[in-house]
Amino acid sequence: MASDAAKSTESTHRTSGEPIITVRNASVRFDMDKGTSKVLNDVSIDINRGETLGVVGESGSGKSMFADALLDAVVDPGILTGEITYYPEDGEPIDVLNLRPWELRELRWEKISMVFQGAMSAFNPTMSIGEHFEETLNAHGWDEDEGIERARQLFVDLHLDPDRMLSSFPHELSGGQKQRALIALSLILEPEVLVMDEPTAALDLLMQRSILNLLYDIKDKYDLTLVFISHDLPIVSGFADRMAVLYAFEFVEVGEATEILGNAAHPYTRALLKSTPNLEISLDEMRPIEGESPDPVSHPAGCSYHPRCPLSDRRCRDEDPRYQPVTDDHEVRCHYWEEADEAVPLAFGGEDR
Ligand SMILES: Nc1ncnc2c1ncn2[C@@H]1O[C@H](COP(=O)(O)OP(=O)(O)OP(=O)(O)O)[C@@H](O)[C@H]1O
Repeated sequence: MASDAAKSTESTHRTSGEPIITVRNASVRFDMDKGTSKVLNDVSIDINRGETLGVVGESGSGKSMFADALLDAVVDPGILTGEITYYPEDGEPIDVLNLRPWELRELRWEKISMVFQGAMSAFNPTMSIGEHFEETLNAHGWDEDEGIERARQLFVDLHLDPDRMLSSFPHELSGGQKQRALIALSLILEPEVLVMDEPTAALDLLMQRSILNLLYDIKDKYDLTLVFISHDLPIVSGFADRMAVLYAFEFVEVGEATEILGNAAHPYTRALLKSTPNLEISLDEMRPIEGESPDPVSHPAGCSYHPRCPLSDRRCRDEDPRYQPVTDDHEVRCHYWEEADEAVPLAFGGEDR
């Protein structure tokens, strides 16, 4: 649609960094009997080499679709359109959505690796952890001995005992150990980008934090760019460089993590900060976001957040807001973002902290 294309070209969230992946006008739709379900709506963003990008939003906002899109891994019958370009450290840019099947398979493990949502149960219960590593190395034609040495080092870096891990079966490991084993497996073919879709959601808060801290520690050693997908804004913003907030399948706010945590400009982002349980906010201060997120088959006209927004008026109902700069590296799609701090005050973080 011409109007969609015009809208998304308003901003690609460029920053001063060097992009490793660029996403332009990425959309995912499912053609269903009740109509077309648009579950990623014309999303554009640059992901910079070496950064940690956090992508956050409520359940069903399109986070997994965004992660899948980066690897052209949207499941059938989903239709992914747009342009996704990967810029290897050495070599020509790669047009991700136009690769042959074998090129895509190589890209997925050796360039951009992904820990999928719910992947902890993806370990084959009849195979030891070591056999999972061997299988992956062999499938990609990598030297097994060298690969297992690399796995051992990864285990050490992730605070795990290599001998025990390699010989264990999945059921012998705790959730946190399994999760770290999965991260090690996803790094075994030396990818440049690691995409993690809710990798710690099944773990308790303290375990989530300790795994995030470990990832933070190994990121530089392995020259990684991290894309971290989560519903938990406070936990991600504590460790990401930049955050992109998804609402109703579109980015509504993108900016440096400190800005998003301390100076959130979108009423939705602010509501999300108040609604997520975390260690700094008491249960009394938590407020669920009222109302429902939009049905992907019938997006509301105007701003997609207007039915739930305390600031909305006729303009919000009629006119889809454009991106507006809050600072050089912080953009928001809201007509009334300058009033958001009063309309949705934060009891923690931000200006009140
Ligand atoms: N196979 C499918 N067919 C049709 N719609 C789908 C399909 N898979 C997902 N969707 C829809 O796409 C939308 C976005 O889903 P997605 O999994 O990206 O959300 P999410 O933000 O990752 O949510 P969660 O945090 O619950 O995983 C949802 O409305 C979902 O119902």
